[in-house]
Amino acid sequence: MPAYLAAERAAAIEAVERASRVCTAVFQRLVTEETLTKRDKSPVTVADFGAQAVVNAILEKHFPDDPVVGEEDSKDLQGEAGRALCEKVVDLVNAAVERPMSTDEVLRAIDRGQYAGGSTGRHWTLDPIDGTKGFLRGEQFAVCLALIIDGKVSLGVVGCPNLPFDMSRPTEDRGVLAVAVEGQGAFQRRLHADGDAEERMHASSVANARDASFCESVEAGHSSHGDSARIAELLGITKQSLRMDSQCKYVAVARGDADIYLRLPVSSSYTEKIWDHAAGNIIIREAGGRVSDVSGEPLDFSAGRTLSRNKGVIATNGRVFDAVIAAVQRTLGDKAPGA
Ligand SMILES: Nc1ncnc2c1ncn2[C@@H]1O[C@H](COP(=O)(O)O)[C@@H](O)[C@H]1OP(=O)(O)O
Ligand SMILES: [Mg+2]
Ligand SMILES: [Mg+2]
Ligand SMILES: [Mg+2]
Repeated sequence: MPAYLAAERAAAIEAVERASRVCTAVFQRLVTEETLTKRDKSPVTVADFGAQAVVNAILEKHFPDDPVVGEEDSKDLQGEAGRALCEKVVDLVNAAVERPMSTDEVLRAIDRGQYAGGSTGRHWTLDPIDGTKGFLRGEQFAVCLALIIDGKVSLGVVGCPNLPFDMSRPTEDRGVLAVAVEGQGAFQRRLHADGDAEERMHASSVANARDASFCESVEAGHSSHGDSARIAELLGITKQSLRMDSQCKYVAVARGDADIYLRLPVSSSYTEKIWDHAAGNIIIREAGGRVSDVSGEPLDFSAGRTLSRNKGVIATNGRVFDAVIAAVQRTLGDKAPGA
């Protein structure tokens, strides 16, 4: 008998690999010195839409009844104003899929991501490019896809085209795909590898928070760096943080490159989105780690498109979880929310 969710796992890997190729192709063709100095974000926009269309088309082929909660919608590609961008996206998608897709089919594929989410049945959640700033810098970004069943994340795949397979050799062998299914463990494989070779991932065995290290956002606007410095002080952490963009941070903690990923609220109004955390969540849990919000409560993926019942995210190797939550509570408790 095939393993639980074997067909979903294979389709999700195929979808994330194809979307990762789309992103890498866009980076090579469209990101230039000029776009960077002008802070031109159009290349990442093309890649975002292209990757969402490719993943949704593959999901529809394999699981036509499954709805999708995707980050993007086709609004900006519609009408005269969107025509030039739309043409670029359609060309890009057609270079990546087996059967040619018309403009309408591409737009419809993107808009298969409009589902509202919720607590019953199956739905996928997709972040076609997570870490747009990392993508534009040629650093870390990820294509993230997860399957949620009755409000629980059951499968997650994170494609990391620029992540080294082994952090001790940071300049070689880049391109990792991390995958986890409920109850089956977390694995990494080489993105675009010929075979199906996979290596099991384990979160670190660091038991004393003093010996731990953080993995944090590059962008201070996505997680409060000031609060994390205070938390490090309380825990006696002296090791330098590993800084990177995107859900690659979850993969880094899942395989022991770092021990703690903090995403501390920067404002009381920002609500985290399910596609930013679903795949990483199961990968951490299946690697032996533990994830919660800043109160120590599990993330609730059944509330719709956002994590509206949670504030912030703390991912740890498991062993240091209680100490980290205590330090987070002390730090955030000392000030007004979002201050
Ligand atoms: N104000 C914000 N607070 C937290 N996360 C944000 C905010 N704005 C965007 N994001 C999302 O944070 C993630 C990247 O943050 P980081 O790389 O620091 O972890 C992305 O998912 C990004 O969306 P996007 O998917 O559009 O890149
Ligand atoms: Mg994102
Ligand atoms: Mg995104
Ligand atoms: Mg975005």
